[in-house]
Amino acid sequence: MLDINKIRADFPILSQKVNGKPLVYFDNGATSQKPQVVIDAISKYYQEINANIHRGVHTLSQLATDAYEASRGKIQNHINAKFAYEVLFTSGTTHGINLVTNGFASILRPGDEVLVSAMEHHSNIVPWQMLCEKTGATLRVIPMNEDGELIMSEYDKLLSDKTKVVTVNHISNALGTVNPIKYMIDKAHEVGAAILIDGAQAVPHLKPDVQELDCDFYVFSGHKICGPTGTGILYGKEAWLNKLPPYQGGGEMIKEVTFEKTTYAELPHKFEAGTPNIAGGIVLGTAVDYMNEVGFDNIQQQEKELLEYGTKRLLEIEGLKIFGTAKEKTSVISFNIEGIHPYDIGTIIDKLGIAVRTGHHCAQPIMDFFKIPGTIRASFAFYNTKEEIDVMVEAIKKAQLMLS
Ligand SMILES: Cc1ncc(COP(=O)(O)O)c(CN[C@@H]2CONC2=O)c1O
Repeated sequence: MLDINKIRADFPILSQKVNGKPLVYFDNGATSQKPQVVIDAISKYYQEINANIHRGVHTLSQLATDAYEASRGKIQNHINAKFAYEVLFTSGTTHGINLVTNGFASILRPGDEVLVSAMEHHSNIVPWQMLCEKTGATLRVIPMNEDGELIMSEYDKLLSDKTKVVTVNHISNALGTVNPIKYMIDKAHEVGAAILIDGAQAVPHLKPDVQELDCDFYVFSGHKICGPTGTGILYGKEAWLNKLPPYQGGGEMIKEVTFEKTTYAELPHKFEAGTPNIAGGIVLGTAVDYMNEVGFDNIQQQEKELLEYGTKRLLEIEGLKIFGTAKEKTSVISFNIEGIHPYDIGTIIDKLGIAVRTGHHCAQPIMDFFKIPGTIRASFAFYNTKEEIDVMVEAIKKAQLMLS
């Protein structure tokens, strides 16, 4: 069990007031808050060992390089990657996905098919559309049902020898649905397709084991797991990373440059051109350490209780409908109130210190499916409490009275 008061004391921002009221932060799906140890680690890097990495012979450069590569090793262990060089630092999930689609531009041909799910975030739709436009490949969609669950029988039918890539989120940012990715990975491999898992909304809640999953790519952002913005990870199986061409040209990613020809560096450097976000990469390791110290069992227990309590309390509200009622869900509740635009609720409860997300959540196809303009999304993290949910429910009831 979590000592919730001790945990909350780790996060300075949680004692902030917003509009004169205690902050109730329920927008963790957008970005998580940062514990003091992560905040301090950023300053410590710049105060003590800041230097450019991988090339310097001087002590500071060596210390910074060692810290950066030690962080890569921490993340390798965290996701159980076979090799550290299969763990690439990126600026986030979007960057990671674009790196992969850029690589497939030299592989896909007209007639090839890319399967994408109906519940993806735009950053796992648009790069694949751009790739299909570039290569003449065809994008096909794995449908979902009214509960916001992908229909596996339809997925099976869509798979064929034309399928070259499947791309799907581990967990939906708008619905909270946990997808059956192990099944989807195995079925993709049966037809010889590669599969990318968008783990942006999964890593705050669970530790993915990429070898057990056997996925070809797994991407996530550091800012959702208590890490700095502008950081992320692309895991790729060595065989695939060796097959894909570099994403960006420049320093660090080369072996030898002549005007006649340039040869590229080995993994991971081939995909890490230029000076990286050194502090961010190092501190992402600090964030991963913090999450592991809290313990994912404790995180899952706390968030399960918040999801159950939040669902029960919200359904007490007249005219409230929840979107995303999958059997397997994380602590995300998307909902609307009959006759009221989500934006109006969001702006009113913000005046009472409550931060939720309203709108399409960069998942417009989901909103189109449900024929709604958007939702109010409350996304809970392990540092939230049932008392905060009570504050939100009372605030929504007040807003409903004002707006009706
Ligand atoms: C499932 C999913 N994939 C990809 C992304 C893109 O991540 P980056 O922006 O870090 O590249 C997000 C961001 N989540 C959005 C961000 O704000 N609210 C959300 O739900 C996401 O939830």
